[in-house]
Amino acid sequence: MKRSRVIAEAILLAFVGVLLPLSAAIYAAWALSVNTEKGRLELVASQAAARTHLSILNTAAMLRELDNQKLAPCSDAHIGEMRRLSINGRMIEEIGYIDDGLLRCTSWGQTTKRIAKLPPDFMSGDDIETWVAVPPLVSGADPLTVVQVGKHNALIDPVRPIDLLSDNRILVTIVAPNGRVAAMLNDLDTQMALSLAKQGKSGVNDDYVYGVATDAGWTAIAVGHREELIAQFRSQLWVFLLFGGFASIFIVAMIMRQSRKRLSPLSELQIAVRKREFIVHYQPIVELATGNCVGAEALVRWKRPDGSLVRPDLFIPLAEQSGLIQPITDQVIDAVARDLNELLVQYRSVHVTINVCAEDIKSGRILEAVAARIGRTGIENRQIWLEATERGLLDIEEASRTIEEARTRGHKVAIDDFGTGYSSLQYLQNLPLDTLKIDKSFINTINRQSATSSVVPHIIDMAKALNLSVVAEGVETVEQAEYLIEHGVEYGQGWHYGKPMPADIFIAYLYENMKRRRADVIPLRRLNG
Ligand SMILES: Nc1nc2c(ncn2[C@@H]2O[C@@H]3COP(=O)(O)O[C@H]4[C@@H](O)[C@H](n5cnc6c(=O)[nH]c(N)nc65)O[C@@H]4COP(=O)(O)O[C@H]3[C@H]2O)c(=O)[nH]1
Repeated sequence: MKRSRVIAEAILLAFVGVLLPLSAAIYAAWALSVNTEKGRLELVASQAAARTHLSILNTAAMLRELDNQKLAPCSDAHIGEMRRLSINGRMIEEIGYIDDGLLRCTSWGQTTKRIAKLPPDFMSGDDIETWVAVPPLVSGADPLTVVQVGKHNALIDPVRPIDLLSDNRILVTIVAPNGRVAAMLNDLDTQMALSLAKQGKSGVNDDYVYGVATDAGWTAIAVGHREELIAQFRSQLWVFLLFGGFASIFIVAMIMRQSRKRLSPLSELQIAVRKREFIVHYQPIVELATGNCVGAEALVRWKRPDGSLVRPDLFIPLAEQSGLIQPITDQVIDAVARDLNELLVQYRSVHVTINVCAEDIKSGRILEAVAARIGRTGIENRQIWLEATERGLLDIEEASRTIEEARTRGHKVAIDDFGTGYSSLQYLQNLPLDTLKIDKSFINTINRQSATSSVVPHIIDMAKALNLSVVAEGVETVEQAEYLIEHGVEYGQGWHYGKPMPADIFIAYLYENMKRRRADVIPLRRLNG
């Protein structure tokens, strides 16, 4: 995955990581404010409904008791008792005695008003007739509630039971069981009150927050202004934002940590292995005396998604440390089988050298890896050479076992970068190798006055003594090539013959090389013939 994509993803996630907790904090502060305010208003509403109902029951009980006293109707004692009760009852405006359609007397004295008795609006109990919103006889006063038990009735101010419940910032409306507004404290629009009562649910709208409660058919609506809700929300918001801010910082820190991990060289390499981003370039190996190409070394390249190539010395050490070298080696073998199958079937004398890591030589895993991938092609085992560095052969017993088995299967085995490690003649003697590759650092010294220039002939002699074929690596000049030929080195590899190249270019190179070879041979035959 591209670095820029990882960074873009991290920025996007961090943005969401900041936005999400902060919006959650704002939402939580708002939800809590609404719930708190709704709860407060619901409490006011439920108390208002309960008190209204209770005021009816209490009044009815008092009238029942008055009825039961059997005082002589409209006697001084009767009127006196009615007056005492209406003075003591905080919400009672007046008590009256009705007989035969006539209001005979009230708590204020004798009267003979004819009352047109209408059916009650509703019954508040078996014997409690109730009327609401009755306009008072004295104009200008608020509508009253009338309660009648037997021959006595009482006029109640419906606001009294609820007026101590709230300050003037809360509007309380009482809707009677018959659906009419019975009382209003701090005026609210009647239509709105009725519609809220009909909804029967607490809530919030563009202008108000409201709590709704019912008791014995009485519905109370307590309404608060939205500004108060907003003021409460503002005061709570800071606390929530503090928590939201901490959560954002935590999330962003986690995202940064995760992204840094993803951007680490190791995880980049892991992703590359998973996405099979490794390709192989091939460097020709030639017979020095003739210039004939006899094979190639498979050299891995990491092809990044942007098309750029990463050199193996930049990632092979990390791959070896982390164990990723094995899946990379497998991808190299896959590439060889894919790229050169046809060519290797056509030219049986041509081989490909594959670099093998120390662990694979030690465990012998490489043999199965090659068998599994080459077995299904037409490539023969003798066309696949295995190349291990001196370091890879340090564990001499296990290395010997793997090399023996490789040779039994038909592979050839070479020691790479010879001379740069700890190898000695005795060490080499104990390994059943086929080929020795002289490291390019020694080839560089040929024909130069350097301290190590005398080492090359010794290495060549040692290889001859052990019956090993020799490949010189890093041949860059004609002089080096001539020197090597003079000293009996058979094979060479280096920029003088060809740099590592993509498969298609190598195939073209080999065809060209083969053509040239045939062209050289035909005149010879003619000469002889
Ligand atoms: N200056 C100069 N350089 C020349 C010349 N001729 C060849 N070279 C370079 O020398 C290296 C030869 O490969 P090596 O010694 O096996 O050294 C290889 C090998 O040890 C390792 N490597 C490459 N592919 C693989 C692989 O598939 N598996 C493992 N385990 N290691 C690999 O990475 C090393 C570096 O590979 P490269 O960068 O491809 O470098 C290659 C090649 O490009 C020349 O004339 N002049």
